[in-house]
Amino acid sequence: MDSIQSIGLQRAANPGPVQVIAVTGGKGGVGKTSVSVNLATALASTGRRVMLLDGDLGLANVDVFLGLSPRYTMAHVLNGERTLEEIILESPHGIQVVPGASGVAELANLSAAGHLGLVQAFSAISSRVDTLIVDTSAGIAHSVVQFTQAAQHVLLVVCDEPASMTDAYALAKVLSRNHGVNKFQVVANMARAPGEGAGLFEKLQKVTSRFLDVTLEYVGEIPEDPYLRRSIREQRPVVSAFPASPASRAFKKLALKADKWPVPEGPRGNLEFFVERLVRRPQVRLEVVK
Ligand SMILES: Nc1ncnc2c1ncn2[C@@H]1O[C@H](COP(=O)(O)OP(=O)(O)OP(=O)(O)O)[C@@H](O)[C@H]1O
Repeated sequence: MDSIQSIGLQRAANPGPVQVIAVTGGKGGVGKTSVSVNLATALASTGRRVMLLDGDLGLANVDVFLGLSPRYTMAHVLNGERTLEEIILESPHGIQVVPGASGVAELANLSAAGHLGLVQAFSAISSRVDTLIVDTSAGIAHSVVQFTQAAQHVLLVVCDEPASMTDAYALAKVLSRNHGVNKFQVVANMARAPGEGAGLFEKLQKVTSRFLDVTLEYVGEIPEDPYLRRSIREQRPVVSAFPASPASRAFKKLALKADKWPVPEGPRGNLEFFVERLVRRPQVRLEVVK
């Protein structure tokens, strides 16, 4: 059986293309940031070089979860004040963090030079990243559409609340019908009993298979865990702060699964193609209100 350490050794010897995972969920407060931060940290402990992009551009809080105080954000990169390299923070938990933007950025309106600059910036850091995780905002903001379209994997976080299920359904509906995103990996968060997540997934699967053209895959459940709440208060990932806690064990299991998700072969797997996909959509504004 794979252990996190043995995978790490294999990885160091064979760097590959970049895996891009967008974490989303529809409803606010279902645990997108908790999942992003802890999946990123658990994947980093497998030896992957993980970058976490705070794509929740309205209420960016990855930095708060990790106890970081960014001076610069993507907004400074987009307006040319800083380079991407300059804004990346190294978290003490082994991940690289790209802080969310503050101010207003319009990716779709980037000049040709700005567009090229952004693609080149991501291209330049491609060689230091194995996995890019994007924590998206709640709802169906334009940026959620952009990030999920550009990513290879869309991780849909749900929990046992009617609004979470209806919002996840609504998000899958809009993304699949209007934006060509029709594959989702579903993780159930805040499960109060073992098996609750599988039950939620079945419900979602039943309704989506009747009305939508989407493929859902169940990738597991994260238990409701007071240690996770405590770790947020302490501004540390639960997988680092309380590695034996139930939530930590579940995040490590999820990381071992995510480690096996396929990455595109050839140049399309490179980070600059992620940015190309991200910025090529005309009409789409990346609104940042913080
Ligand atoms: N597995 C869990 N066990 C216990 N509490 C949890 C768990 N996951 C999330 N929470 C609680 O839910 C709150 C919201 O989580 P989080 O900020 O990760 O959600 P979010 O979907 O990113 O929210 P937003 O939409 O506001 O960005 C956390 O502050 C924490 O208190």
